[in-house]
Amino acid sequence: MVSIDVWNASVDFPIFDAKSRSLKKLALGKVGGKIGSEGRVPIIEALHDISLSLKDGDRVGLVGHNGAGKSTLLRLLAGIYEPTRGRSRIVGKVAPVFDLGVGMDPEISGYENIMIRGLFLGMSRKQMETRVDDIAEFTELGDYLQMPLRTYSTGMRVRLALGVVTSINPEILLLDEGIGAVDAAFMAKARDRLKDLVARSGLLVFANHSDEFLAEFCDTAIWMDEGHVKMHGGLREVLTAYKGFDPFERMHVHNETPVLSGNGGE
Ligand SMILES: Nc1ncnc2c1ncn2[C@@H]1O[C@H](COP(=O)(O)OP(=O)(O)OP(=O)(O)O)[C@@H](O)[C@H]1O
Repeated sequence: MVSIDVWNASVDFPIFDAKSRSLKKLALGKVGGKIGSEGRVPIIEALHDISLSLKDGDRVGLVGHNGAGKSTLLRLLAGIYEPTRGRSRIVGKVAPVFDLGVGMDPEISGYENIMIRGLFLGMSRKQMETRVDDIAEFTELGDYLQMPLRTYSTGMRVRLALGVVTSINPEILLLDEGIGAVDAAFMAKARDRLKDLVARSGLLVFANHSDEFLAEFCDTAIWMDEGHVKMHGGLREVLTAYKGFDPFERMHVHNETPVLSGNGGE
């Protein structure tokens, strides 16, 4: 059974090369975690006193303004960051999908990158060997798969990365924004694969600014604000409190998939 528990966890970043004059200006801004400067080294409190208990089957959207702590929380949940104070316990294999390009090598071929990226996401070589043909077909990259990755356009790289990401079997799937940033035509094709991926994941936490994406993949949400969990509850309830209106009222349902009728996201 997979689970993530976090008890009163904080994550601080000491900034050794900060300039004190510019820090004063920054402290007046609305964006980002709190900057403390009582000691000699300024400290950014990216997460403050977080307590969470997530379990198998949870589908959690992560919302909040820029710098609110979403990415830092995902890294804490992945075990990439240890809490500075407090405790965390992660049970299960984590697939952190924070940056589609991470783990890709520009000098090796598309095929080789499929293998490397799969291993990076916790798959075995054998598992990847059985998936490589399916991934290749999905990407529609044809002979390019034998060429070094540096010859690919940005969109071609995204196709390759999405092909691999959507082929894995994650126990705990942590997705950061980037995944929504592919061109619309390819996204339409990737959508079903993404849905299957989420369906076979044990636990999902998905940071995204698009209501449409959140409604499609999540049923609960966490609203981060200045490094705190401001609200944790049902998706609709949290989005309504965060946005100041109910975004679900503007959605209509297509094939059981809620779709935003206006512009998606913020
Ligand atoms: N490696 C780091 N070193 C220092 N400060 C950091 C680091 N990573 C994040 N922070 C700080 O932690 C706070 C939270 O940042 P985080 O990236 O988690 O926010 P976010 O909610 O993901 O923002 P966005 O929506 O803009 O991606 C910010 O104040 C940021 O400046």
